[in-house]
Amino acid sequence: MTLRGFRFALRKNVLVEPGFVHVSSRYPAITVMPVLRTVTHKPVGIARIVVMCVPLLHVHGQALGAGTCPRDVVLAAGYYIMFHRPPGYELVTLGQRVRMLMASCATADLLSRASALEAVQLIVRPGLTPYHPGVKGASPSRNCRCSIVDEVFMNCLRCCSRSVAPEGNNVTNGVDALTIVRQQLRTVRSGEDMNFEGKVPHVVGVMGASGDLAKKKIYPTLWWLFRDGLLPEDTAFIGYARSKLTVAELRAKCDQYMKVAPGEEAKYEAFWKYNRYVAGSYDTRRDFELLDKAFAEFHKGSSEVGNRVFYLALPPSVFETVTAHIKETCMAPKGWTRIIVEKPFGKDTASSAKLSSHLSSLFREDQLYRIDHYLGKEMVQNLMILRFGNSIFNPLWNHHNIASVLISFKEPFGTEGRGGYFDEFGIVRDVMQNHLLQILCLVAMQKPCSTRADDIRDEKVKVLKSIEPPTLNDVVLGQYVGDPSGSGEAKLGYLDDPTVPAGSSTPTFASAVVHIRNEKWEGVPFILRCGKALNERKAEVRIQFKDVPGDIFGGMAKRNELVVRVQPNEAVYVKMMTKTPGMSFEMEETELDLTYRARYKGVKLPDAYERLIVDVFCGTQMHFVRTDELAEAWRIFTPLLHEIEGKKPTPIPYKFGSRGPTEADDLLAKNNFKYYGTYKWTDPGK
Ligand SMILES: NC(=O)C1=CN([C@@H]2O[C@H](COP(=O)(O)OP(=O)(O)OC[C@H]3O[C@@H](n4cnc5c(N)ncnc54)[C@H](OP(=O)(O)O)[C@@H]3O)[C@@H](O)[C@H]2O)C=CC1
Ligand SMILES: O=C1O[C@H](COP(=O)(O)O)[C@@H](O)[C@H](O)[C@H]1O
Repeated sequence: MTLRGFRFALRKNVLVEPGFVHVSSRYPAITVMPVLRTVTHKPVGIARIVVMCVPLLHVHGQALGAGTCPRDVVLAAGYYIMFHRPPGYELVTLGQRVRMLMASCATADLLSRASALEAVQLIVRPGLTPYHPGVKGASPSRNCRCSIVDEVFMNCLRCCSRSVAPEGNNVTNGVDALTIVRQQLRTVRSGEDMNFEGKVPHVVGVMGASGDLAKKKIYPTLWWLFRDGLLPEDTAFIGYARSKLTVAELRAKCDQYMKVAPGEEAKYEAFWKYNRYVAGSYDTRRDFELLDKAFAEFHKGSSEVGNRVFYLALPPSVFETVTAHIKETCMAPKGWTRIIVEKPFGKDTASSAKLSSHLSSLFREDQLYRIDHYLGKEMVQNLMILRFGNSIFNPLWNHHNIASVLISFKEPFGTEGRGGYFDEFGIVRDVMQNHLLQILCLVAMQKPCSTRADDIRDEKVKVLKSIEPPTLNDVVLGQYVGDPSGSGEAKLGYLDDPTVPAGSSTPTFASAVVHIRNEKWEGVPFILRCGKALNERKAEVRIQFKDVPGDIFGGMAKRNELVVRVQPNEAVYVKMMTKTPGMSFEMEETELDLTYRARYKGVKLPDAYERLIVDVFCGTQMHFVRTDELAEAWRIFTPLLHEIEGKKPTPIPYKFGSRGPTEADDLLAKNNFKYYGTYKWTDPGK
């Protein structure tokens, strides 16, 4: 159960008392079924708690982790503890210690093996008997010893440790684990803001199916979710676009991006069997009626009950007309309809407000899922856990201790033929106003009162409202030029891209300083920096702490830095000073290092889109952008964007493959970010 669920449950007048235990012989799992009673001891149902030894690797664990899992799940380090309950009932405490365990791990959703075992021992109190439903003569009874459960659980742990080989490719166990997870996905409803209707037919409409985004991102993601059984049982897909394509032609466009592994061919065939394609224009009602018919075909035989997801992978020019037609002709008659909207969500305050008011005239907020795919990234989601699931950071997280915050996005390639789109938007709209600002919100917001989507988004909005719009004086803008000594694409500058208008002054690099005018952050510069055609691919957050006050080391101590590397090679590390080992009393820089590939060997982290699409099916909006959030984001950047467009400042040229304009380093230095250039990292894995 997640912390949010647990806290919620504690407020309800329902008690839990030990029930019966089922030790699965087939899977490494223990099921405990405590009886739920009201405070007057009237039984109200039976909860089900499953402790499964599931190697994360095999279940693509993160896709099912907190926030995205449609059930009450505490994700242990390699184990799931699942709390099931009858619809409408809340599960309450299983004892103070279990509650503490849950609370300590809840937002992090990480339990150590020891604490998973402890939780089980506490849940399965002495006096319970293992119970095998379906076995003749077996019945719930209260007279047995807990040690049997301990023993089985220990065996599960052993079995699990064996199955998580360093490379983690034990397929047999993985398949079993996935089977379990799939079964759970299809049967459980959660009373909070998640709800996975595993048995109801669902149809995903990919609007703009012939396009680039569809073939590179949407169809591959749908296939991976289908392959792993993470979609409702009866899910079909309809592509819609103007081009007259057959499903076979659509498939041919997507094939190279689908990453079909050997052995998955039959499943891949099956995936395409669930696909249809409807060609139609974006502004003709009749075509949308035909699309609606295609949807209805999939709902036949289920009393026409069926849910619909529309993924709008479309150019902004047709957005309004398509959504209006969806609303008029294609809404699910019995079931929900959800609309996934891809950026750009407008170009400035006015255009975004127009789009938002158009959308909200058609759909409720809970039907709208605005994707910012950075919110689906592992380390971006981890920001909440790092901050609020640890007591060490929170007291330091303010202007008393933090000198500056640097949030960076770097890409080692240029516009690659997307110059037409890019030139209209520029790097500020493409990356800074959305991805970097979303990260900033998660770094700077106050603790939300729960992990419910709207509690989090309320806090994000508060941060945004406290940000003063930057002006040109707070910004360094750059544009890449070819590097004559580089090779291939690196020889070419932005203006050499044939899709870019001649003489364009659109920035491909921007560094901007923003200030959050609230009590927590007064005086702390937040520097947002992003660029294309740079020296590396990297997205990271760098929290730089202030110099040690009352220095006794003659200025030798360098500032501490907490670095959260979003990509590549996810890591969290704290740069700190230590005594140089040996006789001397010198000091040197070192780090506390959590490198994911070392700590979570072989764990496959799901793609951001996978997580987010599962979220849409579950109806959780935690990782999606709310209308007011978007309006605030535009309020912050619109004045700057208009100033750039009005004054057309010449961007500073920087070489393809460089770190960007050196003026950006000067901006950092001016804003209380110290770079020493002395830190040396030794990769322990090498
Ligand atoms: N767990 C792990 O995998 C760990 C890896 N490391 C690695 O060690 C290396 C060094 O760590 P890091 O924390 O980056 O150490 P540093 O503090 O030395 O920072 C190095 C980075 O500073 C930036 N920089 C260079 N010149 C300037 C300047 N004049 N002003 C401001 N910034 C400048 C560059 O990044 P930019 O171009 O972005 O500005 C450079 O990559 C990195 O490659 C890091 O990934 C370190 C610890 C743990
Ligand atoms: O939204 C965008 O993001 C990508 C970078 O995404 P990543 O997941 O590969 O980091 C960027 O290339 C693109 O320009 C931008 O529109």
